[in-house]
Amino acid sequence: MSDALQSELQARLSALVDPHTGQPFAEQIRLSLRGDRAAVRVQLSYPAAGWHAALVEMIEGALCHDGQVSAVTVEIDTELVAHAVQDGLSPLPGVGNVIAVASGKGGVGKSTVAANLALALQAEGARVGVLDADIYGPSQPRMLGLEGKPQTTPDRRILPMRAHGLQVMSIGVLVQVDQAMIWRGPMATQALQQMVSETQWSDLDYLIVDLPPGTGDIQLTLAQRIPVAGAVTVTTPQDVAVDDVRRSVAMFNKVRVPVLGLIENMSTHVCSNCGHEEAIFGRGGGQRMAEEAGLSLLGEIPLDAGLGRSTDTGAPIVAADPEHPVAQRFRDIARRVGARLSLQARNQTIRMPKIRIVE
Ligand SMILES: Nc1ncnc2c1ncn2[C@@H]1O[C@H](COP(=O)(O)OP(=O)(O)OP(=O)(O)O)[C@@H](O)[C@H]1O
Repeated sequence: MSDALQSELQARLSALVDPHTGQPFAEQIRLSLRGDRAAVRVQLSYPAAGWHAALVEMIEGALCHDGQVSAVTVEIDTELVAHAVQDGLSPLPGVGNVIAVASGKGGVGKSTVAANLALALQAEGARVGVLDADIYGPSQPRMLGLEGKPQTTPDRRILPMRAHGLQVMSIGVLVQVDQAMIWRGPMATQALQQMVSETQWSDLDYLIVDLPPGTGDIQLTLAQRIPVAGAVTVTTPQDVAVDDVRRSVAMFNKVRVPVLGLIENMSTHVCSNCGHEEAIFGRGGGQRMAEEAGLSLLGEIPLDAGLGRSTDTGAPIVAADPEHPVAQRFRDIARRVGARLSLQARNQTIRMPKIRIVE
């Protein structure tokens, strides 16, 4: 086979667009030709186990459609690295990347999204933890079905609890929630910071932090003091919500944390009887809101009774019913979150072990 064919096919592959980053694969994809047989190697920097089969099909489609190549083998390497955090902060030991899940106001489903996003990143192949910092309404113990109290090490560090394969810590298992509710800002932030610094995470690629809703002093202080690689903001479709989104983005901009994008929750309504999905607030609102706030839309989650029920009873839908369409939407969002984060600057100070998934 000629060099010209090798170059032509390599150019075709390099021009393929990764739907999760929105960018061409470029140098992340390498082709070697032997006769009319192609061996392709792809380097991904976010977890995407649920998408590998589709990626292989995409590559085969690009190479085989005109009969110049008879067989293709594809090898997919995944390397998850740590990304930069705010100036002056050191990364949390045992954690590659902290991703904060925020919302401009309460009740939009931030905790539901945080729990399912964590499980979805895990299902895509990453090692994941959840830190529930929502001091005024810690929902992760209920959502992830935590029972009992965490253990401590002889040097008084707190060991995360385990739920559905995740490492989890919640302010709800450390302090009495009714007491915490009346704490003033500085006490609340001190307790949260103590939980962050004293928990002994082990080998995590991502730690999802469920922040308290809103954009007040506590949220700002946490966004300033927890070493965060990226944030996602959760909203509902009503027109008035765009101001909440803007406030949330402004808060992260102030502390120089990149906002990876927007997740629209309850975007449509799925009928529990017939499964019909209706856009009760109209279509395209999430996309418009994301554009108005200068963000990418990471995905839309419908209002679905099954999602609410499963999450409220300790078995979030991504773990309990992985084939459910809503679970699949969370998987897609998780890949986008990982992909958007992979475009951010790297943190050169920590080395993470390389994960290698070969197809
Ligand atoms: N897409 C959805 N479909 C059905 N129920 C949902 C959905 N999202 C959230 N819920 C339900 O709405 C309620 C509130 O959700 P959640 O606790 O996640 O909100 P929140 O934004 O974290 O609230 P806050 O931070 O104010 O405590 C929960 O009972 C949850 O199960």
